[in-house]
Amino acid sequence: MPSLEEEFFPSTPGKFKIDRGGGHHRQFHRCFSSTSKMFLWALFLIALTASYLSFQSFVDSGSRYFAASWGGIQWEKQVRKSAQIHRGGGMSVLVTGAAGFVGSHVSLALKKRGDGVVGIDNFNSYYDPSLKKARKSMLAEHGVFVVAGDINDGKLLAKLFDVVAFTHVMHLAAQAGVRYAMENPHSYVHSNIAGLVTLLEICKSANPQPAVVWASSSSVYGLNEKSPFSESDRTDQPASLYAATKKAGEEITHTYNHIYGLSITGLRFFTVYGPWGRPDMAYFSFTRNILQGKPITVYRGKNRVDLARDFTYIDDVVKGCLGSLDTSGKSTGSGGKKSGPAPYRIFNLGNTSPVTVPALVSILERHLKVKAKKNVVEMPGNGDVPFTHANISMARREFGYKPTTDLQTGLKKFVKWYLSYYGYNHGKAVN
Ligand SMILES: O=C(O)[C@H]1O[C@H](OP(=O)(O)OP(=O)(O)OC[C@H]2O[C@@H](n3ccc(=O)[nH]c3=O)[C@H](O)[C@@H]2O)[C@H](O)[C@@H](O)[C@@H]1O
Repeated sequence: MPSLEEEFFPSTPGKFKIDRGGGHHRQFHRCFSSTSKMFLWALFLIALTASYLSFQSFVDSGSRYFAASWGGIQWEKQVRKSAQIHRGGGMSVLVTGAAGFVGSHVSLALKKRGDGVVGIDNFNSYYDPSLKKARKSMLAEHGVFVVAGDINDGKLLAKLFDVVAFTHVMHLAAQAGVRYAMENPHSYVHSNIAGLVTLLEICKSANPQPAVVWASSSSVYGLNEKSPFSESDRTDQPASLYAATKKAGEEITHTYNHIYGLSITGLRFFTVYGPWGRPDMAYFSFTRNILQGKPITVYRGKNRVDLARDFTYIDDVVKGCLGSLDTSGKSTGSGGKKSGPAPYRIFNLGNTSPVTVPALVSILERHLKVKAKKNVVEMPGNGDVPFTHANISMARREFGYKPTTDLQTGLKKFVKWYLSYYGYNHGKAVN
């Protein structure tokens, strides 16, 4: 069957062959009839294009209609209920990325201590959305409502602030992952830059303005060689686009603090791990592969030096997030105008004891009682840094941050969760 293109623009030259055998009259007649044929074809093409375009706009408006899963009396009721505060002096927090790893844990902890929490998450497919949906259900059981929507949707954010006067925003929605930035750079700009600006625009216009606490990353230290990393160290040499977008976030939030008086706290997370974690991270994918008998790739640095990370357990990070919210101080602006200086803070939230990647693998092998099939390869130039190590004295001073879970203990809890959630045979080929 000829394709549509072939129908309209036949590639067989014979089909449009001009009859050279006849006289002028015949040639003129043929020419005239082919011109009128062309005219008809052109008309047909125009009609086809027009109907295609109107169909497209129908599909667009249709998808807009279907995507608008928010709004309405029932929806507003759910949002209000979820935002209700159940303790004296409590806060009402909008948590972005609430169906994510850190977001779901922070939402739950806030709710459990009596704060009001409303979540928002776009449930994208960077990793298995069913895990995000499971986190959402877990939160729903505890009375936290997670709105399905993107932080780039200013209308939705404005609506949420219309319905609830949030005192705080815990901004954890982001395109995470260091190495994926080489595959899909624009997703980092979309979420970590454009989405951040949309959110800050809404926050600065809100009345009252909320205090904003948000997730930066240890990756902003990039090629910094001074160890441990202190907040005052250089962060102008990012090694990945991911790190660059997080660093940009620190600068962008600074301008909103400076111009509009938004209270800002940026948290530099150090490789957070634990139950309900992110399947794209090494500890998670190693666990899956080890259990499935598949090989794992262990990167090694230059001169055969092992890579190391200051792996930080989720419960410690949650305490750091709550401590930051509790001490954030108030935004000073109203009606989009600053009326005095507001706090601008940045803290490391790490564990202060780096562990090498091979040591991480050994701990997993012990907990899983399975030997890993390791492929050790030199670290490709993919944005990774050789090591991370946090100095946490600032967070300790400001809100008593003190991590208490070492990697051995934290991974034990992770493995226990993993096996209860997926079972031993998850993804294994059945013979
Ligand atoms: O805290 C941070 O700043 C960052 O921590 C993690 O990034 P990363 O430390 O690279 O965490 P993993 O992807 O779990 O990698 C951990 C270590 O395992 C290594 N790795 C990773 C994957 C793999 O297949 N093999 C391997 O050896 C990496 O090179 C790295 O040294 C998160 O993915 C980032 O979103 C976060 O911002």
